[in-house]
Order: sequence, then C-alpha cells, then structure tokens
Amino acid sequence: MSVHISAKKGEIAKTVLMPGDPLRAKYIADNFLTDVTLVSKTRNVFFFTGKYKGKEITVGASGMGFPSIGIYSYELFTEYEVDTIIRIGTCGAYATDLKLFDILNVEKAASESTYAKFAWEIEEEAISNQGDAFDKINQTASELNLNVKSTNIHSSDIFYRKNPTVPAIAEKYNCLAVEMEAFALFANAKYLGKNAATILTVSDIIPTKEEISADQREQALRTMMELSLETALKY
Ligand SMILES: O=P(O)(O)O[C@H]1O[C@H](CO)[C@@H](O)[C@H]1O
Ligand SMILES: O=c1cc[nH]c(=O)[nH]1
Repeated sequence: MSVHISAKKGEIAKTVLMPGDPLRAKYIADNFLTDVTLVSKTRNVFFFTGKYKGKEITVGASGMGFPSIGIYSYELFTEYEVDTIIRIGTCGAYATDLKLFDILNVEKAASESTYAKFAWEIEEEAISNQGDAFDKINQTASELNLNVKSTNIHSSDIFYRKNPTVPAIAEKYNCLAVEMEAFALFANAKYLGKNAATILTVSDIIPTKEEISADQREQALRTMMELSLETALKY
C-alpha cells in the first residue's frame, strides 16, 4: 500500500497505462483485459491489473493536472517498482494543422509550471519523454499501420483562460497541442530513471471550437488504447 494506492506489493504490473479519466481505465479493463483484478479503489481512482494477450498490465487513472499525476506516478515508480508508465490522454490542438482524432506521440512537454524545479531541481521548461517507450510506440504504430505524429506539446495548469492566444511557451517550443499531465510525469521519470511516454488523441481544435462528441469519444479513443496495449507487449 502507498498513501494513495491500496494495492498490495506485487499486485501492480511493471508497465502501467494511465489515462486521466477513471472511466477510461475501467473501459480498458472491461474491453481489452482478461483475468482482471481491481487492485486499488482509494478515492475511487480505480487501478486494474489484468492480462493483454497473456502479458500482465495495470491500468489506472492519473486524475487531472500535475499534482494528481505527480502523486500517482511517483508512488507507482517508487513503491510498486513500476518501470514504465504510458499516459493515454486527450488534448486540444492550438491550430488547424491537427485534426480531430489525430494521435500524437509526445517528444517534449513544455510548461510554465514550477513542478519539476521545486520537486526535483530540474530546471528545463521542456522535458523529454523518458527511456525507450517513445521509440516503442512509434515502432508499434508503424507495425499497426497507424499514422502517429511525434511532436512537442504544452502541458498546462490551465484549462480555462481569459486570453485566447497561444501561450508564449507553446510558441517557443513549437507545441501543436495542450494537455495537463505529461510534464510532471516526465519530470518524475527523469528524476527516478524510469520510462515514461505520452500518447494523446486530439479531442478538440481550440481555434475552431470543433470537438469530439460524447458519442464519438469512446470509439475514438480505442485506437490509442490499442496502440498503448500493443506497445506494452514489447516490455
Ligand atoms: O483526457 P485526459 O487524459 O484527462 O487529458 C486531458 O483532459 C483533461 C481536461 O479535460 C486533462 O486531464 C487533460 O490533460
Ligand atoms: O487539457 C486540455 C485537453 C483537451 N483540450 C484542451 O483544450 N485542453
């Protein structure tokens, strides 16, 4: 048990898939895994361990934002000996060169956040994915004939803001999209010497206000889920 995860030692797999949304974690467990055990339900953030094509995998939610993924990923890496976390999230595109349903593999997450600096004395404002998960995702995508774009993204503390222009840090690092967790995940993995990657599906185009409807969302995210599961088989 850790402070925020009630699984026993040994009940969490070495590779964890981590959506923001607890219901997305349940969807993966219900639709893709066999021999599933609910190993933690602390705060209703469910973690499920099961098998995908015979390989043990855990799926559990990060919640939203740096504090939340910072806690869960740190406890998974340090108390459960997890080696690899692949975040599977949604993002908003800053420009119309990305389309709804596009899938991104994050190279670097740029942020105005002080999380990495004050947690680990990491001074960079753009932190790379860590270890070999990014390469394994691209390799898997090409085996599955999936079009996945490698790019920098903006990780932000802010979902709603007064000024609609693209934030300066996103311009500086050529970030095509925004989400709210990858920077803290990469910072934790960098400090701890672990693998971390982030796959994102574009759920909205910010300037045109187009978005994936609630009906489309479940099916739209299945491709990203399958990509992460097939990548996990490589560990
Ligand atoms: O779909 P998830 O993984 O939650 O990711 C995105 O969605 C949430 C905001 O709606 C933030 O957590 C953001 O990063
Ligand atoms: O963090 C996010 C996720 C989706 N769309 C946004 O605009 N921001």
